[in-house]
Amino acid sequence: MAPGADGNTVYLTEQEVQRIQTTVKENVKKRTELRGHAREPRQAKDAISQATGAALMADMGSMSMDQSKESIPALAVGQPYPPCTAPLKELQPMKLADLTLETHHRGRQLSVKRASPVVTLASRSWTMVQDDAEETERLEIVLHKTLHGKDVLESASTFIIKEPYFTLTEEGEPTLRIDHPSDLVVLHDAGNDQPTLPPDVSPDEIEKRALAHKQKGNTALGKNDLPLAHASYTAGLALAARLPTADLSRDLHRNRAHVNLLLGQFDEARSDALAALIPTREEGGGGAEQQKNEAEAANDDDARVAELNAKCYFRAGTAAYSLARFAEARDLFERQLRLMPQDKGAAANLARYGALAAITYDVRDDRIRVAPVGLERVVVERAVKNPSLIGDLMDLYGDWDGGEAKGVRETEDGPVVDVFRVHDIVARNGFGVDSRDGRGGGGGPGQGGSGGGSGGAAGLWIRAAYFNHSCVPNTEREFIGDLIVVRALRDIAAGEELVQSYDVTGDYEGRREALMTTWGFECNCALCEAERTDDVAVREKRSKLAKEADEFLKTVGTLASKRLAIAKARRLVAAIDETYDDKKYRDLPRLANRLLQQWLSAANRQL
Ligand SMILES: C[S@@+](CC[C@H](N)C(=O)[O-])C[C@H]1O[C@@H](n2cnc3c(N)ncnc32)[C@H](O)[C@@H]1O
Repeated sequence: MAPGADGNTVYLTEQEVQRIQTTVKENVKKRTELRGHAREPRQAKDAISQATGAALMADMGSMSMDQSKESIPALAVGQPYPPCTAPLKELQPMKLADLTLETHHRGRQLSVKRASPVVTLASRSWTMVQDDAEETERLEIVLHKTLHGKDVLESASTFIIKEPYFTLTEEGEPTLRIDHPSDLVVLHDAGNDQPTLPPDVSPDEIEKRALAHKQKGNTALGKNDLPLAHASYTAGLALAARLPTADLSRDLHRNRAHVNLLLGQFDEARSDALAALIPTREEGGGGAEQQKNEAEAANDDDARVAELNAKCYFRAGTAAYSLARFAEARDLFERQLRLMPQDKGAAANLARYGALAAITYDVRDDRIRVAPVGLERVVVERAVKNPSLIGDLMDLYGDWDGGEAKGVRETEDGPVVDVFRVHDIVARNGFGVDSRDGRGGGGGPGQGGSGGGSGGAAGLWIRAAYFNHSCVPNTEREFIGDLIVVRALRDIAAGEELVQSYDVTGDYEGRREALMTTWGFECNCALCEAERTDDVAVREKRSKLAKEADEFLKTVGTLASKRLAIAKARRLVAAIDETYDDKKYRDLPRLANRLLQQWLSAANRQL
């Protein structure tokens, strides 16, 4: 749809920008005009063969396409609407024939069955669905379309759409559209896992059946069918809860904790691992006493118990770490190590961030940006799977405040994550990661680090997101794996605000533009104030020299003589220095010289 991207650079010509803007604007106009119009019935046969053909094309495309060359998708953003916050039982059923165009059917629900193969594209999936009156319609999920690595539309054949949104695709075709994952209730084909035993069945029989579920779970885990393993252990747990002893329950919790870690469901992994702990001596003692008893139990050759509890602490610790509860994770890993001192497996768990980027056109401010939609997907999926994270995530600053759904974190049907708010939060709080030197680049979430080399990786760190920007920062961030380490750049007085630089572009105009486009504000720090009040001619001269410096740094590797290169760099540094008034810039950084100075000191060291 749109041209290619390579690392941090997106190749868009003026015409391509125009085309994206015009297409989106025309689509918005058409949708507004059609609002409230009745839906036109579809011919089932034609609709299904259209989807079948498109699915085949998409499959062939994904087989033959070199991923790095795949053109990056273009998405329209900036027209947010809140997710459904009513439970299913409060929604009135409706039929496909009742749909009207460009309408959120608030207070309604729609049950449908999949009637065609699923067309899976990079940023959306769609299929044809039918209701029980055999009407056919198109159903599309935008962006947040996978769960546990599977396409949601492919994972089942029956769905309930909460408060259906009937609109047009970006190409102008009518469609049911899902943006918020919680607006689509997926009805997994009923397995035989639901334990429906009569109340008077014997404990032996219950145990036999619970063990069968455990076995089924273990087999599924062996085949890496994680959802089935999870469902089997859950079914086993429901039965084991009716047994007089807790041993089998603990085994099932311990196994399910492992599966939950693999599924990224850290809330449940943590509670499972803690529920699986085998009490030692002082039951439920906790604290130092319990630790001592546990250590003694290990010495009292109850090695098996120690080993199992160490496993639980490791699993609970890994879950806590993944939920960024670092103090708790340390405590749990320490408990693990006390039980199994030889086990050095209490390792860090690196989060990996999806690198998929999209070109977005935001109708609110008429701007084209590169959005890290892979990161948005990871954030949404992590929040859906771990509701304890939703509160801190949604408290972050973002332009869209959530409208009517503001503050709603879940309904009785499950967690609610407003994907439009996540988009805006990621846009204003995510950072590019420069994996090359571990340093956080100045880039916003759409870019990698300032120096490139990040391949466009970006992350969202909830605490670090509270740093405001200054071009004269008093701290800087570095990355160690998935941890951000913040270092003071100078002495900082008590009560002084900690600030970081989001953008280190040397050229004042370039920096101003970048801060406005990516972060939406104008910087008023002392450096911006000084540069803004410089004579226009001086600013232009500095900007020209800064561009020359950029060119020099790009080509310096190809120069034959290092001494000549150093001489040229020194001349450029001196010329740029002359554009700064010594008195005015006495305590301010000379950003236009920053990279050149860095290169010079490295080059001098190597001489
Ligand atoms: C990563 S957040 C920083 C924390 C945010 N101020 C908050 O209250 O949560 C980035 C947003 O903070 C605001 N911001 C950061 N630095 C600023 C500055 N120097 N001047 C004005 N607004 C700034 C902008 O709205 C920007 O999009």
